[in-house]
Amino acid sequence: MEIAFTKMQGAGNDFVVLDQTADSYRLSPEQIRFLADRHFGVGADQVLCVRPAPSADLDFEYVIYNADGGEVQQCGNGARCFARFVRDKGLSDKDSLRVQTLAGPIVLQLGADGVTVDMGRPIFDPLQAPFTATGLQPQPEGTWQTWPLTREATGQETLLHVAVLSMGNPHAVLLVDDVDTAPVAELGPFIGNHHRFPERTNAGFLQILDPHHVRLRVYERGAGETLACGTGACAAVVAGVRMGYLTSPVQVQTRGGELSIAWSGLAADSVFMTGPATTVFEGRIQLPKTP
Ligand SMILES: N[C@H](CCC[C@H](N)C(=O)O)C(=O)O
Repeated sequence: MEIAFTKMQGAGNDFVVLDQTADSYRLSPEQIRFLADRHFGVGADQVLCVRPAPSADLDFEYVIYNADGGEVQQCGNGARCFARFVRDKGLSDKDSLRVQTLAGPIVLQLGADGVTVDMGRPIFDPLQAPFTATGLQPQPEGTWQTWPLTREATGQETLLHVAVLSMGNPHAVLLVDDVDTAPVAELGPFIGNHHRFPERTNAGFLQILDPHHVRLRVYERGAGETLACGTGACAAVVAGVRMGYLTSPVQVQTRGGELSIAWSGLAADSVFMTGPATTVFEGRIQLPKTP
């Protein structure tokens, strides 16, 4: 089967975007992995599908697959590209779009300085991350807390203290002195695949510069380290605000660009993310038959 696709990126987090509003085709995990493959396919961190709204109070359905082929709840950088794609393809002329994700509805606002996404409320109950805290005591970190993950390496036992929260998808946030020297390649998979995260997790490495500016690297679940992670930026800022170290709005410097995150500090309030969304190229590709 040959399909049309659009290659997009938001702060360097890159996507294959598929218009499935008029097509009922669905892709297997193998076909998703093929599309995301940077040698044999198009290459992307995630594959995003634009589908018709499932109900009258929504504009579209927004379906997200990681490069490993797994469907996931949320993708913030992808949401901005979704809004740009829908406008550029003439699928809607609305400036504000309400789209359904696995994590629930989110609102996308097209503006002059990029796209702003209402990412919904942060979720602090570890069980809902999900994170199994059984037998663990949270440790105080500023005005909030972190959870100690034990790591045994070269016969030595060390503790990694991570903040745990959900933006619809799971996040662990580790405070570091310098993101450039943080051992992301080593600790990212350790945290991301830790047994206390039964659905795995995204692992953020957060360097605080001042109350309104941070640097962040994220080792993403199902994709590895990406140049930016939208939900990761939201989770890192929310953790920093709860710890009392950050004050909204916060500029998040990632390896792929800058994201602006705003959150009142109230658990009932949404997190808002603003950033770029760019179309790189369009194409058509022959998909391998699903085995
Ligand atoms: N890897 C994430 C999904 C994509 C998140 C990221 N690309 C973003 O912009 O939020 C997960 O498995 O939960």
